Amino acid sequence: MNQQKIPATVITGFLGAGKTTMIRNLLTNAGGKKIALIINEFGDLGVDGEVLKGCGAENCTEDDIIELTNGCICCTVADDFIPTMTKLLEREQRPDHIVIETSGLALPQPLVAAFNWPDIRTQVTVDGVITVVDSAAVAAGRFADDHDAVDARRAEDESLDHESPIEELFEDQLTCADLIVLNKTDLIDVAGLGRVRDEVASRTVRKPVMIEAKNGEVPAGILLGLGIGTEDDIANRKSHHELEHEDGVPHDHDEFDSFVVELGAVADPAGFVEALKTIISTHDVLRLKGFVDVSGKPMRLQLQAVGSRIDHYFDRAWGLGETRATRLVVIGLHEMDEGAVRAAIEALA
Ligand SMILES: Nc1nc2c(ncn2[C@@H]2O[C@H](COP(=O)(O)OP(=O)(O)OP(=O)(O)O)[C@@H](O)[C@H]2O)c(=O)[nH]1
Repeated sequence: MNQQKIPATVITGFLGAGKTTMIRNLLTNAGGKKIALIINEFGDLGVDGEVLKGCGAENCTEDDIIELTNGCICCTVADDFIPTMTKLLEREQRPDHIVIETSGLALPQPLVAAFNWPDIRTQVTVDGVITVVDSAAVAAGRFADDHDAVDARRAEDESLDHESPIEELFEDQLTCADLIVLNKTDLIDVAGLGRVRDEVASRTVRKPVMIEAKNGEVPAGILLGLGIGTEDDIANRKSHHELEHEDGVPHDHDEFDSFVVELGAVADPAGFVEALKTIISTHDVLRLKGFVDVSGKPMRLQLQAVGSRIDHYFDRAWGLGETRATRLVVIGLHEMDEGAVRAAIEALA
């Protein structure tokens, strides 16, 4: 078989950075390229898949969108990712390009390393790793730990050598990047953006190209066709975990938790959103997203919260025979009080 390798673009970035928004935009301006999309999400509610299937792009139909839902892709490479790729490559009509959206909590390194597996390596190559950054969150210091506090904790307990899990993950995703998209530029001013650039640059030694974007609007010609072959350079992009556990201790996501809250119809969506903002900031919820059944409305309300910033809009009509319900996935650090968050949200319906 003498086929050209299919390029695969890995799109990573922390929870809510704008990966799905950027991919949605990409699908609508990818020209005639037939794209297969592999989507991985943290939490048991396929919101990203729903959003992307809903965009109706002809070059990427519902059949071409594959959801990997058994946990973060970096931990399920052998069981989930490799079999999915193998099946995709056996299709009669192979895609021109594969786009993979990792969960916001995934380390891209194990995924890129999987492209060196014998069955995959001969058929696919990593075109490039693109890391999407929420510039507003960086400007607000969400990825900067309080270093004085960490130093104080370390002085008390020498075995503590970790930065915060969020900060580590942020750096690991930057370390693996071939291209960094500083997204959400509409939410900060020019001086703030300059500081974000400096902060991002200071957290990766490899210094990949950075571009700025609003709503993930980046031409397909920039995102696709980088031609890097990242799998050959994976040794230069080690994650904190790999550097600390060269002996192969498995990486996990114990620091983070997610759960789904299901409730009935909501009568006052504006009041619901305001109340959610309070719950999110009281309990340090990192990400909340899902769909809301608004009483008396034929349309479904999509709700997307990143920190306490909430976007919401009616995305489509409820289908005939579809069970109307409000379902929200909540993601936070392990310390988040699930019982209290659940009770507070359930009390709103
Ligand atoms: N103001 C603003 N909002 C944005 C921008 N890009 C994305 N968003 C919003 O940010 C929220 C999260 O965007 P997503 O594209 O779902 O982020 P994601 O990285 O796919 O999120 P996860 O998959 O949950 O990690 C949504 O409400 C988007 O509409 C931007 O450039 N500016």
